[in-house]
Amino acid sequence: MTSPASGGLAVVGLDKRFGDLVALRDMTFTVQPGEIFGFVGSNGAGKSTTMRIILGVLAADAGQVTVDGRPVDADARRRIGYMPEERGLYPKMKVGEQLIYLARLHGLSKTDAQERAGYWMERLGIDSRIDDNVSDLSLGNQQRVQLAAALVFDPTVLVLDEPFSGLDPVAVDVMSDVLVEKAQQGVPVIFSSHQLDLVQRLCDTVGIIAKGEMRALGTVDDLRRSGGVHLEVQAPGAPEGWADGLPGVVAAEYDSTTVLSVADDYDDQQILAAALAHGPVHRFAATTPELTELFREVVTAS
Ligand SMILES: Nc1ncnc2c1ncn2[C@@H]1O[C@H](COP(=O)(O)OP(=O)(O)OP(=O)(O)O)[C@@H](O)[C@H]1O
Repeated sequence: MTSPASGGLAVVGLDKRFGDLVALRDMTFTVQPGEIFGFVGSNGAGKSTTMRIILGVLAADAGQVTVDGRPVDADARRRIGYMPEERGLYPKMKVGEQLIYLARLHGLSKTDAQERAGYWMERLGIDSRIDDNVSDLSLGNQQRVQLAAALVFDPTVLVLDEPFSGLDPVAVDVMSDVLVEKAQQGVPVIFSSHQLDLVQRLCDTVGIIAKGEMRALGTVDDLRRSGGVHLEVQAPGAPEGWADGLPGVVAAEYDSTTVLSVADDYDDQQILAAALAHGPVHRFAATTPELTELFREVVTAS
């Protein structure tokens, strides 16, 4: 495992049981400062449990969490911006008051708390709701307030449990921009999501977990490359089986487009020539699997 650089978050060897259920087994990963880490896995895989342990809401049976190389104590925890899955706002408190209150709880002066709350409400498009009770907001707007609550004290680490669920496309863009901006400021950002297109687009590193264990971990590019290269060939005149036995062709699926799984040393020109021998070729492209495909493979293999 790579050690986190100064300010990074490290999750090392977490085990957690609920009675007979093993919720986490040796959960280990690091999130460097400035890195966005996407945490993905099926329902019940253990994402929220890991995040709750990072925040100290739950205690692990074994393992530890460090920020900046030091085990997370109450003080370090106060500097982590957290968006819990069950959300954690006071429904009958006004949006503005609530954000200022939370900022004050995290040690900001009254003036700074007002300034930061104002900044984030405006940035997240909820400034017109400043005097509304949280419970009177739509779920998506409540989520924006929840993000503001995680950001209002300028956290040094961000841990967000499914921040994108239920957001409209504009809110998804706002949320994405904010996460990228916080990462650019050097904050390690971890979020869980079932929206793998978003994870693929936003994250530097991804961890795919299943049944409480890390099954694949790496950069989006590395993970996609590990799924092998596919060659998509559209050659309407080529008969089924036309690519069988060609050097470098590991597997072939024949449909309106032929999809070839190829080895690293495949010879694209030889494959192209074989297709052209049967007539015109309208498409010839090497692709790496989408994160979604990889996710299915990893999760169904377990
Ligand atoms: N307090 C608890 N008591 C008993 N079992 C629990 C508790 N919290 C979580 N679990 C179990 O631990 C496992 C992991 O749950 P967790 O909520 O971490 O999954 P998740 O990956 O966040 O899932 P989802 O994508 O559905 O939110 C599940 O089997 C869940 O039922």
